[in-house]
Amino acid sequence: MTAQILDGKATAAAIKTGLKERVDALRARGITPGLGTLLVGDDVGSQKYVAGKHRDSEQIGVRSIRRELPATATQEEIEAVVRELNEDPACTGYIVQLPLPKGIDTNRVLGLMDPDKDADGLHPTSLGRLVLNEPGPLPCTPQGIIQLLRKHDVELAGAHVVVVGRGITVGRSIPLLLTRRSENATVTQCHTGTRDLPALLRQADVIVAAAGVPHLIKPEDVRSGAAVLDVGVSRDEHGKIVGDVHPGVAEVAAWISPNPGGVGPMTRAQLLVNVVEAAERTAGE
Ligand SMILES: Nc1nc2c(c(=O)[nH]1)N[C@@H](CN(C=O)c1ccc(C(=O)N[C@@H](CCC(=O)O)C(=O)O)cc1)CN2
Repeated sequence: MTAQILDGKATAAAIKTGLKERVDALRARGITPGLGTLLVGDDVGSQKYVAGKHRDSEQIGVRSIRRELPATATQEEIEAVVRELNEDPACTGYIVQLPLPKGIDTNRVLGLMDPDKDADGLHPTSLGRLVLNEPGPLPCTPQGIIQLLRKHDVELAGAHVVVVGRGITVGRSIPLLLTRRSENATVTQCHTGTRDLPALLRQADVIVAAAGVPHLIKPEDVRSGAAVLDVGVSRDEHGKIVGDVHPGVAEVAAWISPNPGGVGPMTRAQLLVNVVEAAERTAGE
C-alpha cells in the first residue's frame, strides 16, 4: 500500500470531542439538544447507521429520540411521525433515514419536515440555502468528505474533483459545496450515462466514488497523486462492506479513505455538527 489513509474514525472522534464541549455549554444553560431519527423498515444497513448515530449522540450528551415504523407503513403513517417530530420540543433536529420503502413519496416526506429541524441538510429549503450561499445545515456526507480532506491537508483549491454518482445524499449536492469560494474546486459530475468514465477519472486530482457499484474505480483509472474517497456501500454474501473502489487503488493513489472507517464516521459527525448548530441558533448564539 502506498496511499496514505484518510482516517475518518480519528477525524470524527476529534470533531465529537469539540462538540461535547459545546453541548456541555448548552446544557449548563438548560438546553439539551435532541436528535430524532425516523427509521422505516428492516434494512440491516439502515438499522446499523441509525444505531451509530444514537451511539455518537449519547457520547456527547445529545438526547436520542427514536421512531421506528414497519416496512408496511403507509405514506400517511410516516407523515404523522414527521408531524410529531416537528412538534416535539425535545427534538431539536432530526433525520428520516433513507431510503424509504418502495412506493413511498420520499420528496413529499422530506418536504413536510420543519426546515429549522433538518439535521441532514436534505430539506428543499436547506438545499436552496446552499445554492443561494445562505447559512444552513449542510448535507452530511459531502461536508464530512470536505472536512476529512481538510484535516489531512489535501488541497481542494484549483483541484479537479471527479464525482461519480448522482444520488440525493452525496452526488447531487457535493458539487455545490466543492465549488463554493471557500473550497474553490472544479467539479466534473459523472453517472451511469457518462461516456468513457476512465478517461475522466484519469484527469482527477480527487475522486469521490458514490455510485454504489462494487470496485467500479480500478487502479488503472487513477493518477498516482490522486486522493480517492470511497462512499459506495454494497454488501457481499457475508454482509461485509464492498466499496466502489478496487483495493488495488491503494497501490496507486496518494490518499485513500478506508471503507469502513472513512466517510461513514464523518457523515455521522457532521450530523451532530448540524444538530448542535441548530440548538445554538435556537438558543440565540
Ligand atoms: N437520512 C439519511 N439517509 C442516508 C444517508 C444520509 O446522509 N442521511 N446516507 C447514507 C447512509 N448513512 C447515513 O445515514 C451512513 C452510512 C454509513 C455510516 C457508517 O458509519 N458506516 C460505518 C460502517 C458501518 C457498518 O459496519 O455497516 C463506516 O463506514 O465505518 C453511517 C451513516 C444513506 N442513507
